[in-house]
Amino acid sequence: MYNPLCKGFYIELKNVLPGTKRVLPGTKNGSSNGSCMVLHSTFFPRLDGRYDGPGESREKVLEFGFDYCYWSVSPEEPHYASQEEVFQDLGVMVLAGASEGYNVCLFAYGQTGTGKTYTMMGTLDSMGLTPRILYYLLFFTCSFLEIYNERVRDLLRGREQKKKPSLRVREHPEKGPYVQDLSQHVVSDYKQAVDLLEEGIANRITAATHIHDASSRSHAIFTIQYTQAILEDNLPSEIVSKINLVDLAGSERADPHYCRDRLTEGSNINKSLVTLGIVISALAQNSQMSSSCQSINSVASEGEGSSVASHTSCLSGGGGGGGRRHCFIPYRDSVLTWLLKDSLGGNAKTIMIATVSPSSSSYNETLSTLRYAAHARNIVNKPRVNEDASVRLIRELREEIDRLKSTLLSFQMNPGPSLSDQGDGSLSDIVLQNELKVE
Ligand SMILES: Nc1ncnc2c1ncn2[C@@H]1O[C@H](COP(=O)(O)OP(=O)(O)OP(=O)(O)O)[C@@H](O)[C@H]1O
Repeated sequence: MYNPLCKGFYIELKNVLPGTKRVLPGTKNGSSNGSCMVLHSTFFPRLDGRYDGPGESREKVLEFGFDYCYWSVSPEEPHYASQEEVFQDLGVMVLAGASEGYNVCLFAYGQTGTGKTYTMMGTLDSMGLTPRILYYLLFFTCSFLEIYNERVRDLLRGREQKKKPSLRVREHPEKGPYVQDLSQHVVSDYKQAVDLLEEGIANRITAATHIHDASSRSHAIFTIQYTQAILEDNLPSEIVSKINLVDLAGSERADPHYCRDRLTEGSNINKSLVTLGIVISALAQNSQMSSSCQSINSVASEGEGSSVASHTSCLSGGGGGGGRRHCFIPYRDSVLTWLLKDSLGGNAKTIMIATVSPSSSSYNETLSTLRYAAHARNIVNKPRVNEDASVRLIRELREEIDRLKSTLLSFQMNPGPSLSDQGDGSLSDIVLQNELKVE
């Protein structure tokens, strides 16, 4: 779409209509419902240290593939995407994942002033994704925190919080990283949920920057713990899903004219976003390495008649593995990446929203955001349904009993000479031995 205000740079969205298969850059198998963002920019190449005249300009086209692209500059435009449209695509995906028992994370990343808070929270007239998602959930617990200058603050503790020191992040061996003493709130209706959300937003630290007079200076994480009672194999059970809705602070260039506080904030914001970028790149690299190893192994195993697909040749890198190793993921280098450890490359279905500006002055930031998002697209997470541990144990024991019953049946149908080799040879002895193994 051509933006007449921008000289030398414009963004074009190409939507691939449902049903038309096309392989987009950055998508693995082609997508039947993908979108493409194309950056057109006119460059005047520098020769001998001088810019050439406009006559020698050339257009550089950069194409990035994503699952969805939205244009929301002006409601009058034919391709304008409303908050409702974004919710129908992304918010519904979050709700579907949570209702199936998966952990879900939705986060917005982008240059300051490009609409992250607008997309995640919205305004009074135009609700964003978080309140729309809350509308469809009943009975859950939630918490709301911000990470400001690498310190965690509880956004739902009102005045009490101001007197308290920042909260500590700790790591549980099974549940992963968590914030100690973060207040948890039980919610039973939509009004209660929205009140908590508004209270948290009001407590968030904002300040004026060059681009945005109410810029969020912290990363905000609204977490919903959604528990569903279900009947599985005729047993009452629970599945618990964690939904992380994250509004990141905006990335921006440091300006020496800012006061000291603004510069410290900016450098902490940039530091955690740089760490997020490193984590995303390392995860993307590992995911690509694993998938290429899997395809090499599966080709090799086809030839050898083996079905074993191994990651170990990648992990060890030794003995002819080409010396390639899985990258170390520096989650703990920033509080943000530590807290989002599970959402980034772990047990969660994660959606990243990259927000960009159509202004020519933002070309570099736009390009960097699109590259960031394209990297993130390569990460392969391993989400699994959060099954109740006791129900899982009962299911596994039932499966074991079924296996033993069929072993017993096959012995009864076909008593062989091997019977006399085991104990006194009675069927009950064999079954008893197997039951003891299960215990
Ligand atoms: N699609 C949109 N339609 C209408 N207004 C928008 C849209 N996107 C952003 N805005 C408005 O632009 C301003 C900046 O947006 P927003 O606060 O969401 O940016 P941000 O990316 O969160 O910035 P920061 O990182 O500095 O916090 C706000 O006043 C917001 O309401």
